[in-house]
Amino acid sequence: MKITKLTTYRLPPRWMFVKIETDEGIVGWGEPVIEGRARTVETAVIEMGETLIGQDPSRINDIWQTLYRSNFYRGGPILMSAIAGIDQALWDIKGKALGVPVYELLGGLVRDKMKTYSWVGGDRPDDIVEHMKKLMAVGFDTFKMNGCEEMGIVDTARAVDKAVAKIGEIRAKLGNAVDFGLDFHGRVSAPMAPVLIKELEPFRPLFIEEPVLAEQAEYYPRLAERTFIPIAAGERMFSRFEFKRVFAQSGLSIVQPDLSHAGGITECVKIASMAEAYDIALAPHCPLGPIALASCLHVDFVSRNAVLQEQSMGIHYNQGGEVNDYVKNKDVFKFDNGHIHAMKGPGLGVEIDEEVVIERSKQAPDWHNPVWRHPDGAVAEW
Ligand SMILES: O=C(O)[C@H](O)[C@@H](O)[C@@H](O)[C@H](O)CO
Ligand SMILES: [Mg+2]
Repeated sequence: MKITKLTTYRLPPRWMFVKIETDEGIVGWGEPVIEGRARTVETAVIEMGETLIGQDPSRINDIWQTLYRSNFYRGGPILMSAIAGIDQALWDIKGKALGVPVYELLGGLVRDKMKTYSWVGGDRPDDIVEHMKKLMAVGFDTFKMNGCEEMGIVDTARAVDKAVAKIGEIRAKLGNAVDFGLDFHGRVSAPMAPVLIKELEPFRPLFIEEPVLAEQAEYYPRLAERTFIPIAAGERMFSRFEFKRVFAQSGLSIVQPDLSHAGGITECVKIASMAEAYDIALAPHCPLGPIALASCLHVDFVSRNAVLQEQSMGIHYNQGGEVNDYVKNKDVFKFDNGHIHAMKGPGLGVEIDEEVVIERSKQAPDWHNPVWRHPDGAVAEW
């Protein structure tokens, strides 16, 4: 079998798909994107794609290693997201060619269903309890929300109390019927993280995500020493070579690689295994579309340390497009009390509706995250 063509589609709400065609008519789909930099990743996919024409798509490992190592410079969000989407599509092709789900090619299921969580509250945490109640009614009991709005490098007791009050309201109204992760989203600096975390201890969040920016990962062990709340991170780390340092320094309880940013299935299944050696839980990051979610689930289904899966249905980012919009077999992500059962179809198990993809790609968005500023005008972490 030989690769004959790669085609990229930028799609609402802020996603991108890549379609890889072969001379035997088998097609694979991937989801290479950096939210807010779709056109940049698209250029990387097109450049990499030129080197793949005529290659054997079954040689996933060699293609991955060559795309990673053959251009001297490597790693980072753009190149690793481009490799991720191509990698996902190659696994899709291999599974379809052999007539089995990708997880069968990775050693088979360690579980029958995977627990997921839903986002609540939006960019500026609000209406959280009402949003949780609606999702509890359809079987969810685990959620994630932003832990705060803009936070100064050193901020006031008022700013801390405002953030904590939102969280206190959850426990006051819903008790321990729910669990929730708090995403600091990189908004909180190293000086402020312990201050805010200390005030959140009584409300027992399930985890605190990106308590500081990934580039400040050396603070994870120090923060872990000072709190009983598990620390989670990973969406802004892009290869085993970044994760190895964070695992070795300790401090991380939950690792959240993004299947569309950290080199795809080939790389993330290795990251999951490295994490297991350190007794770190796996909770893949996924605020994206159906191919990204399916790719996460295939890694979840073969990783015993997988505990939670992010999925973006109803997330505040999905304006103008939803996970199932581009999927023919819409029951593939059917929730069973917040769990998703192992996909049965070959490859990634998601049947992409190419007609809808082509049609919606005509209104390709140019999504960028908002640029926040502090009251004094200085740019704030969003
Ligand atoms: O945990 C999450 O889902 C992420 O922090 C998410 O909010 C960001 O990755 C966002 O997609 C960036 O544009
Ligand atoms: Mg996050």
